[in-house]
This record gives sequence, structure tokens and C-alpha cells, in this order.
Amino acid sequence: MSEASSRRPSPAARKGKPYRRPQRDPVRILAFEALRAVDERDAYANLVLPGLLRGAEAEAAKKGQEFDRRDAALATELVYGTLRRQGTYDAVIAACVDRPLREVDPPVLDVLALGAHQLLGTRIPTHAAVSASVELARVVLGDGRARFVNAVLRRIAAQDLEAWLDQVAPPYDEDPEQHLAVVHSHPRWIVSALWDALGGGRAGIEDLLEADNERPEVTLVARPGRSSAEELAQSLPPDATEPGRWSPYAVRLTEGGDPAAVEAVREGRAGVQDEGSQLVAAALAAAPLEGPDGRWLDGCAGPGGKAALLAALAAQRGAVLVAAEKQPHRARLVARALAGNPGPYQVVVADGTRPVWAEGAFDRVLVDVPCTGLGALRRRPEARWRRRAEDVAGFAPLQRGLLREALRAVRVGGVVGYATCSPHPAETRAVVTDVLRADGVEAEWVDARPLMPGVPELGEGPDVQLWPHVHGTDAMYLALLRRVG
Ligand SMILES: C[S@@+](CC[C@H](N)C(=O)[O-])C[C@H]1O[C@@H](n2cnc3c(N)ncnc32)[C@H](O)[C@@H]1O
Repeated sequence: MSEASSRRPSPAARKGKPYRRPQRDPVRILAFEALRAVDERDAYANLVLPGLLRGAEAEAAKKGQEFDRRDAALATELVYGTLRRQGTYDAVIAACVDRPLREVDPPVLDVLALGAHQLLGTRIPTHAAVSASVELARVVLGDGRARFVNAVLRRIAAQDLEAWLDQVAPPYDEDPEQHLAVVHSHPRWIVSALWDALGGGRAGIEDLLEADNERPEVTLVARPGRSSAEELAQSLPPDATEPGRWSPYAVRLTEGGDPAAVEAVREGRAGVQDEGSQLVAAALAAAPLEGPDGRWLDGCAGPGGKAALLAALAAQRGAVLVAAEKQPHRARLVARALAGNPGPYQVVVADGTRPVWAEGAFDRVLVDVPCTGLGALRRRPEARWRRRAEDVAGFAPLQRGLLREALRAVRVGGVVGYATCSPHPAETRAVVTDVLRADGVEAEWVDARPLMPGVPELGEGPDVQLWPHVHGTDAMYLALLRRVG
């Protein structure tokens, strides 16, 4: 089907069928605008959506109409679902057009992908999915290209997702990675890297890839000394929360909802934080230590989630937390996250690879280093399509530099936590073993597994790797090291 042929007037138009204005559906228009922002301006869906939703509400109110919670939920699901499943939908769309996808205009592709998601990834009835997409195309692309959209979507609607996957994905036995890439909508290099990190057979990697395609629960952290998980849960409707699976500070918002509406979150006594991140901060704080324990450092603190939990735990022991962050605007976020902490803390704008602090100045140090984020793909639906395999090597010198300086910053006998939200072996254990092997301060591994009590399947140690499909957390990695010389 070519776009050009679809520009010919339809027989009805030639006979003079009266023109009908396209129907403006604010939900689909909003979803389209979000996809364009992600595509054109490299926007993050989770940052761009709230503004668009507020705009749609205001627009509806001006017209005396309502853009309600259900509209917002549908728009959000259309955007997130389309972005997550983009790899699968692109393969299906490619089978329905007569040219390479790179030659189809990006706005047309966005409308097609939104339509494909409604047809193959939601319970929206076929006729409604097609007609809503065609009306959207009429509004945002014009009548000519709307006819092209109509023809392509009708082809897509001819089969269900399973039949399409049989057609467009290579058989597993012939090419397992490409099969999984198409079926579970991940770039092939990410399938390969995650599989290397996870090990095992087909079932595990399929579960992991599917977990990346699910909407993560919103989890709150009750900052110790300022609130507790029980108090937080009691402040919310009884059926809206579940206790954390692993962290004693966690409360899961089972109904979703807006965390900013929670009073304790507004007051900074609680925050939004994945349980994996809570476990990492708590494990560093719990690592056994002999001698003084009064000075803690978070060397990569922005935006401040782990720093806020560490500062609260430090306050309970009369310790001070120094939270360092290279980017001034992110340091401001750290300052906001720490405001109201009951104990002493300091936020500094500093480059952790060129420290402004003296060697051996701290008893505990966390470096939660910049990384590819392959462990948090659930949260950033567009991230998997933006990352490149080369990015892994790009982070390597910084990750090594930050760990090296963290080991210098801690006193002999003190503990360093090296964390990433990526399970990629080149960002996790390879960094630690390289730094330990190089000349510099001497350090030994501390077994991190007993410091996450009750959490199963943490690996063979001494480091730990969490997994979305096993633990319901981001795929956080933690290595604990004690400086010995
Ligand atoms: C993975 S994030 C840390 C997340 C944080 N620990 C939390 O839980 O909210 C890494 C942070 O390190 C910062 N960063 C990057 N290079 C740095 C450097 N050389 N020194 C200090 N911070 C750096 C980034 O700006 C980013 O805010």
C-alpha cells in the first residue's frame, strides 16, 4: 500500500459526498502529541505526559466538557503501551506497507503505531480502534494520509497478535535472540545483554522481558524517623496499599494514583522509591563496621532518592550525610529531597572523580553511578529504543573513576557500596573487579546478601543482583567493598 496512491480522491469524494469534519478525540490527540514529543524532541514520556494531561483538562474545561481520570488513564496507557511495544508494532507495520519504515513519515508511523497498539495490545474493539485512528489521522495528518492509515490498519486488523508474531518473528529455534526481540519488543542487543547477565534458558529471559513491558507499581518509602510504613499505609484507604515485599520502609500503591496527593510525600516524610533502591541504601547502612560511623557520603546523589533514605538512617545514629552531585540542577533536587531531614546533612556540587574531600574522610560511601539504565526499562518506555550498545563502553571510564575515588574517600575499615540500575555485566562486576585489580587502595568484598534479609535468589554473591521478574524491583546491582589498605 503506498501513501501516494491513497492520495487519489475516493469514489465517494469524486461523486461529491459531503465533507464531514473529522472528530477530535482529545485522548488520541494527546497520545499522538506525546509520541511526537518523544520522537522529535527526545522528550521523556513520564515528563511530558503530566503537562499534556493538565493541558487537556484545561482545554476541556474551557469548552464546558470534562477530561476525567478515565481519559487520563487511557491516554497514559496508549502512550506507554505504544512506546513499549514499538518494536513488535514496527515489525507488523513493516509487513503491511510497501516500503522500508524509514521512508514513512514519522508522524504517520506514530498514528499507525497507536492504531496497532489499540488493535493488538488492548481490548478496544476493532472497528472502534480503526475508526478512532482514522479520525485522528484526519485531524493531525490530513484526509489523504488518513486513507493510507485506514488501509494499513485494516490489514493489521485482519489477524490477532499471535498470528502476526508467527508471521513476523523468526522461529525461536532459528534465531532465539531475534525471536525474543520481536515478540517481547526489545532491541536485539538488549535481549542479548540481559540474557548474558541473567544466564539460564528461555523461560527466565522471557519472564524478564515481559516484566519490562509491564507497568511498575508505584512504591513509597517511609523515611525512618519521619514516618513509618504502618503510619503511611494507615493514612491511605485500606484497599489502596500493600506492604512492601522486602523493604521494611516500603508501601506499595496497588491502585496507582498520584503520590503527590499523599500528605507524607508532600511533607518529605515519605517519597517515591522503588524497593530495589531502598534495599541498596539499607544494605549499605547495615554493613558491619568497626570503629567510628559518623560520616557518610553519597557520591552520585541526584536526584536524591537514596540520599534521603541514607540521611534518615544516618540521623538515627547521629551520623552526617554528605550528598555530592556534579550537576547543579540535580543537586537542587537533592537539597529538596533532604529538606527536613532530622539529622545533619550537607549537599555539595562536586565531581566525584575529582573529590573536594580528604582521602579517608568517610566511614560509609555510596556511588550509585550513571549507567545505561537497562535495569529500569519498565519505567522509561522509550529508553530501550534510545540506548545504543556503544553506550555501555561510554560509561565505563566514569564508572571506574567514581568507584576508585569512592574507595579513596572511605577510611581503612570503612565500606563502599557500588550500585547501578543496570544488570549489564560490563557495568557491574567487571567494573568492580577491574578497580580491585588496579593499583590503588586495597579493598575486599563484603557479602551483600545477608544485608538484604528475606530476599530470595540474590545470586551466588558476594554481590547482589535484583530482577524485575523475580523481585518485582528494578534490576539494581550492589557490590559492597571494605577498604583494607
Ligand atoms: C544513577 S544517578 C544517581 C541516583 C541517586 N542515587 C538516587 O537514588 O536518586 C547518577 C547521578 O550521578 C551524577 N553524576 C554523573 N557524573 C558524576 C560525577 N562525576 N560526580 C558526581 N556525580 C555525578 C548524575 O548527574 C546523576 O545524578
